[in-house]
Amino acid sequence: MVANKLLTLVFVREPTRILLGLKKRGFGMGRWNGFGGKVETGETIIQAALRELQEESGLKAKNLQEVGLLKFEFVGDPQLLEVHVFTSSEYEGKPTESSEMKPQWYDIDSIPFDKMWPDDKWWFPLLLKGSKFSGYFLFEGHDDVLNYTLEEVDSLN
Ligand SMILES: Nc1ncnc2c1[nH]c(=O)n2[C@H]1C[C@H](O)[C@@H](COP(=O)(O)OP(=O)(O)OP(=O)(O)O)O1
Ligand SMILES: [Mg+2]
Ligand SMILES: [Mg+2]
Repeated sequence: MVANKLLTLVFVREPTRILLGLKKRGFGMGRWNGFGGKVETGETIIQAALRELQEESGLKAKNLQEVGLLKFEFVGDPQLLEVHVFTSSEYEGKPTESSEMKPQWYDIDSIPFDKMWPDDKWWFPLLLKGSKFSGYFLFEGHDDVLNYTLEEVDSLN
């Protein structure tokens, strides 16, 4: 059995806009996404979410809330990615480009789904309306979702 790989994903949002970053390297390169990455040994998931946001965007989240749990499987790969999704409506700092991400605010009516991971278009509406959600997506390669499940949940625990 292979342990799940734990990852974080943070979206800083204001009432009418949300901060996305263009991934400049590695996994998901060329796609707009929230800010996040691998949970390191000895770190809690929340510590990792705060650290990755600061490293990648220069921002310090002030009211991080866990809103989603997404599991990704890739055909031919036994390891499942377990992505813990957070939002923060309060933050300190100014969005700053890093070696990994180029930040840009998007109006919530103009989210560039065609330049994001293909699963995002299904769960983003839940995030934007403030729901909690849990989902599973089976990918073939990085572009095709073969099947998925997604539900709104009362609690993630
Ligand atoms: N399918 C899908 N949709 C939306 N978001 C994601 C996925 N798959 C993903 O992995 N992600 C998210 C989860 C993480 O936020 C990133 C991937 O982590 P990554 O940025 O590669 O990890 P880091 O630790 O920051 O990278 P390095 O510093 O090691 O380069 O995408
Ligand atoms: Mg990252
Ligand atoms: Mg990172």
